[in-house]
Amino acid sequence: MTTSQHGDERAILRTDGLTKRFGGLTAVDDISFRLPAGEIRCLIGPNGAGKSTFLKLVTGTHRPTEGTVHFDGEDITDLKPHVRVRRGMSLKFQRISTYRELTVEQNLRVATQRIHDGQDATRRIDELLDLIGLTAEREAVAGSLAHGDQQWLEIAMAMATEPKLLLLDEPTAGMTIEETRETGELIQDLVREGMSILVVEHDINLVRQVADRVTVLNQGSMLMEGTVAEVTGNEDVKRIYLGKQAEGTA
Ligand SMILES: Nc1ncnc2c1ncn2[C@@H]1O[C@H](COP(=O)(O)OP(=O)(O)OP(=O)(O)O)[C@@H](O)[C@H]1O
Repeated sequence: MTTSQHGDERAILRTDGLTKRFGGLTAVDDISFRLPAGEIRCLIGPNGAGKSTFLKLVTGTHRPTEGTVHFDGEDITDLKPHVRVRRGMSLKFQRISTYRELTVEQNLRVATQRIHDGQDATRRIDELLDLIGLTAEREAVAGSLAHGDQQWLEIAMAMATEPKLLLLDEPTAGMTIEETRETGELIQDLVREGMSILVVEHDINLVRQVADRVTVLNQGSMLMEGTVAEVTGNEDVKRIYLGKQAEGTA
């Protein structure tokens, strides 16, 4: 089945009927999803809604029970995670996984190794340091950085391969309000670099700051999709997820 048959060839990421069951539990239930190229999409929903499982199906960490994943027009459902990375997909997980004993620059060098060598790598590292505002910390040991800086270093590492699609799983977990706002600015800068971004995020302020559109999951299913205003104004979304958070601010 080709992408053009669906008339949505501009989608960088597309899932059709994507389903994942763990025994009797359906963690992701028949999700048909489209992410147009160049968009920042936030994926929200209560705990256990299936957000992380959805990301893992997209990256290939999990194999779907049913359904397909297309990336940049190609069916990647059967491809292994590292092949998906080579095709231009990159993921930053929630927990920090930088090399704590290595310097900022060494961490980025490890990450760029896969596609760059020599001078190319050095140029890309300089660009990445500039992007995350850590040029002055290039010789600092990663483990000594503030929490926010470590998260940004990891985003930069995910960016090192110049992906077409960046998947972020709660990039602002544990950040201060100011760090969260700066992370939002960083995400907007990344899209200006030509990337498409899918962010799993609990912080509704970050969602408001960056999202072109929002997809809401609940109990494995897609509850709704829309602009931030549409989603935060929706009664079902308020009831199951936003609760008091949305009142007065939506
Ligand atoms: N490997 C697994 N084996 C069995 N059940 C799993 C597995 N991974 C996830 N689940 C279950 O699938 C459901 C969806 O989990 P998932 O982690 O995708 O939700 P989530 O929306 O990311 O939640 P949170 O916001 O808490 O991270 C949950 O009920 C979870 O317990």
